[in-house]
Amino acid sequence: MSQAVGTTLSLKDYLQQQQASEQLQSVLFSLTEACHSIHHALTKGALAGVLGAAGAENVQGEDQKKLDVIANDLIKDSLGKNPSVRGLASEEEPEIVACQTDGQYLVTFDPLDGSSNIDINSMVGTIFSILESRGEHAATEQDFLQPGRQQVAAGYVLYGPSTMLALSVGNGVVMFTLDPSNGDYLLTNNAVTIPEDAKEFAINMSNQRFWHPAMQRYIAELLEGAEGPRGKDFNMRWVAAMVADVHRILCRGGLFTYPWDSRKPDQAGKLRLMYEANPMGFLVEQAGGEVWTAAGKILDIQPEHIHQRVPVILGAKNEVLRCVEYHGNA
Ligand SMILES: O=P(O)(O)OC[C@H]1O[C@](O)(COP(=O)(O)O)[C@@H](O)[C@@H]1O
Ligand SMILES: [Mg+2]
Ligand SMILES: [Mg+2]
Repeated sequence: MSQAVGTTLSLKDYLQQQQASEQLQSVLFSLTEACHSIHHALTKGALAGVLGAAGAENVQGEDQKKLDVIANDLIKDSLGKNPSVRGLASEEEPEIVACQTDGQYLVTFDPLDGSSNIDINSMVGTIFSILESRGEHAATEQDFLQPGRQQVAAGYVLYGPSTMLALSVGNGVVMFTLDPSNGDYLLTNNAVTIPEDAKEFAINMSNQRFWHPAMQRYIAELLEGAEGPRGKDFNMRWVAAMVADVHRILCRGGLFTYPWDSRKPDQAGKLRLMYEANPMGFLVEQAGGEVWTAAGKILDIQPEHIHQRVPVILGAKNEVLRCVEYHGNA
């Protein structure tokens, strides 16, 4: 649950309080400045001619929206100019992009998450993860292949009725609200925690027939509500933007899953390990939640390639562990 605070503590003040290095601060400012520009592009929408398809596919065979490309370019340009950035990897880029050979940080990002929501004027976001890079050499893909537990910071910017930044530098989770008039991010929630129990879940129910039997059983029991084995009613939500579904869980608890399904049996899951599952996993664990694939903890996965996909079960501890237990792995 998030705790609202009436404060004018800026992102800069917060990072100084946290004793974040100057370099890490500058990487976060590059990201959040780009997100301020994305906020403006989204706000103008059709008036700026930014809606609709870009007419191309990304490396994962998904149709790109114009705003996927615009958001990617804004973040890439901003990080590319930063002397502390060794390299970046984006959901929308086929390969990693090497930046400064002596930069200290690697950044992975999903420039626009939930992009199918763009054309219905609904919530989208930017998700990012920051890793350290040692030595002095041009960034390679191998440098990025670090388990999520090694992230030094992760977060997202949610473009909703207000634009909000959720951030962890490894010491809990906090939220800031963007003042669009000047680009300041001001602290508005200073202690985000996810309760261990839940009465709300998020899953795309239309895929039910393709799920593993253990997931079928877990969700069926939730749907039986007070009359079933769980003895209580559960509510369901699905925004179709992970960033918004996870934001809700950080604000009021619950479970989120995009599980493995048999539509593409060789594909581990839909969501991307390095651009979605790891950064969101870092936030959720920092807020006291659990983050699993059903077979193990996501933050312990040794990535094999930057565009790797994973099944995701995250949120309220007791719900996630019960779901994993049904898969025989808790
Ligand atoms: O449309 P579906 O199958 O429910 O998938 C929704 C999921 O896909 C995603 O939109 C994937 O993200 P992108 O928009 O970055 O490709 C998640 O944010 C969301 O949880
Ligand atoms: Mg995404
Ligand atoms: Mg995306």
